[in-house]
Amino acid sequence: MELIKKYFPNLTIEQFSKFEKLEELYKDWNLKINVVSRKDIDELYLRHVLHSLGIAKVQEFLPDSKILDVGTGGGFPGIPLAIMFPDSEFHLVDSIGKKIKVVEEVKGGLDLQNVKSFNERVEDINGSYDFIVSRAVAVMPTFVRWVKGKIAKESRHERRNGILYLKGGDLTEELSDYKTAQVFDLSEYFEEDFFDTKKVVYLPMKYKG
Ligand SMILES: C[S@@+](CC[C@H](N)C(=O)[O-])C[C@H]1O[C@@H](n2cnc3c(N)ncnc32)[C@H](O)[C@@H]1O
Repeated sequence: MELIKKYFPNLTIEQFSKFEKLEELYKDWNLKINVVSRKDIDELYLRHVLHSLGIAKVQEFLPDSKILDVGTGGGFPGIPLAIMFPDSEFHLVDSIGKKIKVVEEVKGGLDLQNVKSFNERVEDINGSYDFIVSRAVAVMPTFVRWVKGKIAKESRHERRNGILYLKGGDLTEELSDYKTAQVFDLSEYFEEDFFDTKKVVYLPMKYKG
């Protein structure tokens, strides 16, 4: 929790209390359904919460924007981002029902009214989103094929919309076909060693205007 305060000192009391409660909820749920590995649950704030919030350092979501988290698993990066941006609407999708059950429980426990969850494959989701966020789900070509029809045709975010993907390691080959991709090193925002190789890939998508 200190980590969240360190990098996001200006949150409201309500946001801090939601981030605080989140640990308790995930620890409880992890005893019933293993959504986060044992090692990771001890480092929940570093490996899951702060990592998810790396996207918030790269892109601020404006009020009324719509964000889709693809393959959210237990709710990452969608849940931390929904706490961070309470005026944006987050749709969290995963094809595994028990993961969505955990997301629903955490959503209820934190009273996150800006979150909706869907137990579906992303290919079956119809919707139009300002940004698609994700972590650890598919290689870029597959991912782009799944989501490219779901990006809003008009941008609310100063000509920015598209994919924001948390990735790690050397992305040169994976991104070689995506000339417009921008890679942001999370080590520029967070000093912990965990972030040394972590990145946010922003892939802009076409929009009008
Ligand atoms: C490695 S987990 C990552 C979970 C979460 N994003 C995280 O970083 O903690 C990948 C998740 O993607 C989901 N997934 C894979 N393909 C999917 C698809 N086509 N539609 C929806 N969910 C999918 C899986 O069910 C799994 O929960």
